[in-house]
Amino acid sequence: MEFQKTPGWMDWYTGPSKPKFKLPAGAVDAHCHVFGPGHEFPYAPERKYTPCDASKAQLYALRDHLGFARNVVVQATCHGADNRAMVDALVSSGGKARGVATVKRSVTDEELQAMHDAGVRGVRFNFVKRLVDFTPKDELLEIAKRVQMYGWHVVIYFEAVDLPELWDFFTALPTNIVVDHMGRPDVTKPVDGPEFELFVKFMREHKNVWSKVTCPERLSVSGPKALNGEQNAYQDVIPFAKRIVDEFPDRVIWGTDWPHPNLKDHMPDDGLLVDFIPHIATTEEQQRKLLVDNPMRLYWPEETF
Ligand SMILES: O=C(O)/C=C(\C=C(/O)C(=O)O)C(=O)O
Repeated sequence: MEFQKTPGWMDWYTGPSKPKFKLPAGAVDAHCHVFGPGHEFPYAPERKYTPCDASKAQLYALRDHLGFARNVVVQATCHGADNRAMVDALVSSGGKARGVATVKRSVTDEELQAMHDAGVRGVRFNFVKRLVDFTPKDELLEIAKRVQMYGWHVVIYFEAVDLPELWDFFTALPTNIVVDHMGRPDVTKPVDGPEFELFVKFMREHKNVWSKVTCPERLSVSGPKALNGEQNAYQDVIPFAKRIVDEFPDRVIWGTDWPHPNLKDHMPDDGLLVDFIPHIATTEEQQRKLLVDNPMRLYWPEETF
């Protein structure tokens, strides 16, 4: 079955540079996806976009090129609740990949157990309206209570403006919570302004809340260009991500977000994204926690002590 990419789709960057920043041994790319390939793993009928294919082999080649040791493969919305492509990537990784699935309340205990056996360790609740249709909160809470039995956590993806309305639901979740991309702050607003202060309050008051300090390429208005040494790539995102790393060094993780769905104005060189890390995690200890200790505790707890 042939799938036509969404008009204007930007394919992932084919010639990533070697990062200048040397990742610590055992580093985990804790947020990435696989897309299809569509002829083997068809895209979901309910999807809001149709991507290019982006295979497990290409993901793992990028892992090795950048210097990561492991991946956390997050179910992409273009596959809906059909987790086969993501699970196939986990099973093919030789134990080097864990996953985050999307499930409906109709998922059976046998299906959850099979996903757990394959390496799934979380479910994703997506509230970004351009990506998914609404799911009733009672269904999501029921799913969270069921997956708690497997020790899984809940990954949440939302827009910062929606946090006030979602606050009560999020703070009632019984599991660990991992926030995608810091809850997508508007980086044109002050880092100590009311919008981001609410997100910091969310993490400060709820010790079960973690954040991915990821996707400067999605959040930045200043863009990818470092202007004659006076400005770093994605300069305007640095204060937000650095604040979260500085205040919550034990509850942050990082990922490439390869193959970068739905970007409109540029496609980042993944090697340069890795070089962004030392600007937000400025000490070796912060870098080790962000890239190794924290993702290992969350996704490979049996290997940590
Ligand atoms: O890849 C991301 O984390 C961000 C996006 C897409 C998805 O997460 C997805 O489709 O599952 C987005 O902002 O479009």
